Amino acid sequence: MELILKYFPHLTPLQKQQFEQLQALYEDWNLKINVVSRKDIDELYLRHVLHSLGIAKIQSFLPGSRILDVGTGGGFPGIPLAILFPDVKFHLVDSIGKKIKVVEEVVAGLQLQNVKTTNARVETVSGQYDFIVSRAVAQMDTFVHWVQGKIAKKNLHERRNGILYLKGGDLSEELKIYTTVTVFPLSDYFDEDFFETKSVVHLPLKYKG
Ligand SMILES: C[S@@+](CC[C@H](N)C(=O)[O-])C[C@H]1O[C@@H](n2cnc3c(N)ncnc32)[C@H](O)[C@@H]1O
Repeated sequence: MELILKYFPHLTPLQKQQFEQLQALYEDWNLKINVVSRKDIDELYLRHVLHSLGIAKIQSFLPGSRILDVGTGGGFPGIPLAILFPDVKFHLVDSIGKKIKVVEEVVAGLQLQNVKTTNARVETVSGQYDFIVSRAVAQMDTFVHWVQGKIAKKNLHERRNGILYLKGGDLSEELKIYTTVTVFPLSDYFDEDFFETKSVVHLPLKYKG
């Protein structure tokens, strides 16, 4: 938890409490339905919570904006972001029902009012969003294919609407076809070794009505 406060020192008492609750909620739910590996449970705040919040270092979401988390799994990056941005509407989608069940239990445990969940493949989900966030779900070309048509027409933020994807490793091959992509290394924001090879990738996407 100190790790979160080190990089996000201005949390409200409610946010601090919600971030603190995550450890017990995930430990408890992970015993019933395994969604996070044992190693990752021991390093939940580094590998899941702080990593998810890396997106917030790149983009602060404005109140009223709408964010889709594709393939949220146990709720990453969507849940930590929903705690940090209580006035932003988050839609967390996963095709595996037991993962969404854990997400729903964590959302209920935290009493988060700004999170909607759906158990479905994202290709079947309709709606329009300012940004689409994700981690460890698909290669960029497949992902773009899935989410085209889900981008809102109006840009509320200075940064153009589109994808904010948490990626690791060498991305040059995967991203070479995208001329408008920007890669933000998380090592510019976080000191821990874990972030040495991690980035947030922003890919603006056009509205397709
Ligand atoms: C490796 S897990 C990553 C989970 C989470 N984003 C994280 O980083 O901890 C990939 C998740 O994507 C989901 N997924 C894969 N393809 C999907 C699709 N087309 N629509 C919705 N969810 C999908 C899987 O069910 C799985 O839970």
